[in-house]
Amino acid sequence: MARPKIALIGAGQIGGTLAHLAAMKELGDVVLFDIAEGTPEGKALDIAESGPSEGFDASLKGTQDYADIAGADVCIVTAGVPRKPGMSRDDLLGINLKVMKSVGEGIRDHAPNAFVICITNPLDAMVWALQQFSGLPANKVCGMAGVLDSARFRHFLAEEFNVSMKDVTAFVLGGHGDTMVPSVRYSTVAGIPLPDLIEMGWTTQEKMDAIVQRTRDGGAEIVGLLKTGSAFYAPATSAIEMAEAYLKDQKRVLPCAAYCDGDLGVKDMYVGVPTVIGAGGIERIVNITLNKAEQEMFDTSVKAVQGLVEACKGIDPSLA
Ligand SMILES: NC(=O)C1=CN([C@@H]2O[C@H](COP(=O)(O)OP(=O)(O)OC[C@H]3O[C@@H](n4cnc5c(N)ncnc54)[C@H](O)[C@@H]3O)[C@@H](O)[C@H]2O)C=CC1
Ligand SMILES: O=C([O-])CC(=O)C(=O)O
Repeated sequence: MARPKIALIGAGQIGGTLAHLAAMKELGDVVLFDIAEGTPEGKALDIAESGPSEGFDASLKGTQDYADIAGADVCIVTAGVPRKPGMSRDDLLGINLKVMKSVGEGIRDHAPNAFVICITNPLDAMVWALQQFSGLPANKVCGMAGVLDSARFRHFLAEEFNVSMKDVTAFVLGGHGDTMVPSVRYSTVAGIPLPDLIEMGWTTQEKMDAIVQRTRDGGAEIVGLLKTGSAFYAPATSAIEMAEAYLKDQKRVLPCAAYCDGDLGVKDMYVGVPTVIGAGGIERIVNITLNKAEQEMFDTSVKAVQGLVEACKGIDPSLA
């Protein structure tokens, strides 16, 4: 059987890391697309030349031609611009919206059967626009953010409790912005909810509040340290987890930006919710119930995403 085909639209920091991970995990053959001449070709060749030492079988190709993504099983989109210190993700909206138009049309024309994972920021509005521009079914277009934000939350919790991060589960819901909602109640250490661990004296409410805030600021913390761009190792790893769930029909329960049609009370928009990812794409949204305080935070986050979607419609009337 032929190997799956993975198209990476954008061959920058995340795109290159995605290509390396996909090859090392032998998820399939990789096509790296970018408008910057030489960048995708150079990264594809460099990674291919790591194959003999690493021992993976995967072909890698760099291109500026959308025809080369034809028949892709998965497309992961990182094309666009990252933020620099002092900027918010929302400041990228105007420039990255134009990129989503050309990428959406490229996928529509050459890889209409792909499972599409958008990473470009501001994430929830960009995945919405990408779905509109591509016209692909909503269950085949989703956004990566919740897996990354939850991984950050899990990392901070594992450090605080001095336990293996393998035993820490966490969910971050809502939009991938300052208003995201790390859910303390639905996060656990080996099944024990975090509020119980506070009661047991493993940590304090103050420390938990600080971890929640650090999770919300997780992207900005890295932007502040790197100064030239944003995080790329953990974002790429998170998207690969989602791609693998689709390619191997794993039915993973992962938080991601999915199209909600009444789910968690959200109508006709993309926002971060728990989903099941398998061979059918986004096969299901897990309609968890939120308590009053969680619902208020979630509503605030949804409203922020709604504002960005309205801004997209204002910039590009074809979206209205
Ligand atoms: N959703 C999330 O959790 C995260 C999102 N991001 C976002 O991911 C995006 C990519 O980040 P990086 O890879 O670090 O940026 P980067 O600048 O290293 O790479 C972006 C690439 O996109 C290419 N590009 C620009 N316009 C294009 C077009 N029209 N068609 C094809 N390629 C085009 C550029 O030439 C560049 O190589 C940014 O918008 C960033 O904010 C970053 C981290 C996490
Ligand atoms: O913060 C940024 O600009 C990049 C991003 O979305 C993240 O790392 O969470």
